[in-house]
Amino acid sequence: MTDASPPVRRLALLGAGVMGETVLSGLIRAGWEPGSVVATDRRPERAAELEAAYGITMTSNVEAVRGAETVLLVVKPQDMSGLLADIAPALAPSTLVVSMAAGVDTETLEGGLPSGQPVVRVMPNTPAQVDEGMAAISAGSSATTDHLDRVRDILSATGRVAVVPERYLDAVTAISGSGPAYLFFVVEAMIEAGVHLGLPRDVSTELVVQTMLGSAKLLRESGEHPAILRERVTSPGGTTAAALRELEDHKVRAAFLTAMEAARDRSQALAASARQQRTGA
Ligand SMILES: NC(=O)C1=CN([C@@H]2O[C@H](COP(=O)(O)OP(=O)(O)OC[C@H]3O[C@@H](n4cnc5c(N)ncnc54)[C@H](OP(=O)(O)O)[C@@H]3O)[C@@H](O)[C@H]2O)C=CC1
Ligand SMILES: O=C(O)[C@@H]1CCC=N1
Repeated sequence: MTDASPPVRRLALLGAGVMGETVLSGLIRAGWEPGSVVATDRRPERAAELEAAYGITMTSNVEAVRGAETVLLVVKPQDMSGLLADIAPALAPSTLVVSMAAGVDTETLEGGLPSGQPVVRVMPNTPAQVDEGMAAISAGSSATTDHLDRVRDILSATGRVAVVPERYLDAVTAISGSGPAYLFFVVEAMIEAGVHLGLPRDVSTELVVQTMLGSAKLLRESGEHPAILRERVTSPGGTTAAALRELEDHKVRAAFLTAMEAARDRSQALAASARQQRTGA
């Protein structure tokens, strides 16, 4: 007798854009069989590109979630309610639904899914592309510690994972979710400054990128407070003190605070509009 039931797909990844491909490529690097992952995207040319790059099957959202142990939602917050409506009827009750969307809270996700569906919300970041990601995860009302462990296993292939209360996730989004963009912005500004000071662009780029990498490594490996490490660079009456004074005069520290408040507020606004989309209010 042949077994006509479909093979168990361990993971269905819906929305294979920047963050979706980041997770997908990490799983393949970590040794996941391409046959254990299916993915979807709206654009056929994008689907063909990912099929060729990773040897996975690209399919429709409804097909992808059938038989999946875990469904990973990696679409923009604005696309979430439509996606939930599409997949809800095809989900098995035991399937774990994991969302990476900024702002969309577990209550809203659960509201768009069958009652009792386990849900975990994640805020990842793009350094997962080089296995140095930072992700924070929070359980929805029906998710167990086993579900959290499963998500931790998936994400720890590409970096660190912290379990946090969901009320922290808007702040997490502002700090580590969006964080790589602020650091790239600083790097960009320093490279331009080097060019302004007369350095060839390639030399300036190498100096800045290695300084960023070395400083991050020093912070991690020394375990010292950043203020201590900064003081060690700052000779009395020297060059660093002259530069830091300009940064303080230009209120760069205060600008970081207001920038991250703005990111937190935006995450909360996305949450409100996702709630509104769901309830139609
Ligand atoms: N980029 C980042 O650094 C981070 C992103 N996130 C979160 O990840 C999510 C995705 O972001 P990101 O990858 O940057 O965005 P992208 O736009 O790059 O990726 C989203 C992908 O999903 C596709 N898509 C949209 N709707 C559907 C659907 N119904 N079915 C299948 N595919 C669909 C989009 O197609 P199309 O191009 O046609 O719209 C697009 O390819 C967001 O919710 C974001 O908040 C979280 C942390 C960090
Ligand atoms: O900018 C955004 O909305 C997403 C969430 C965190 C990083 N990128």
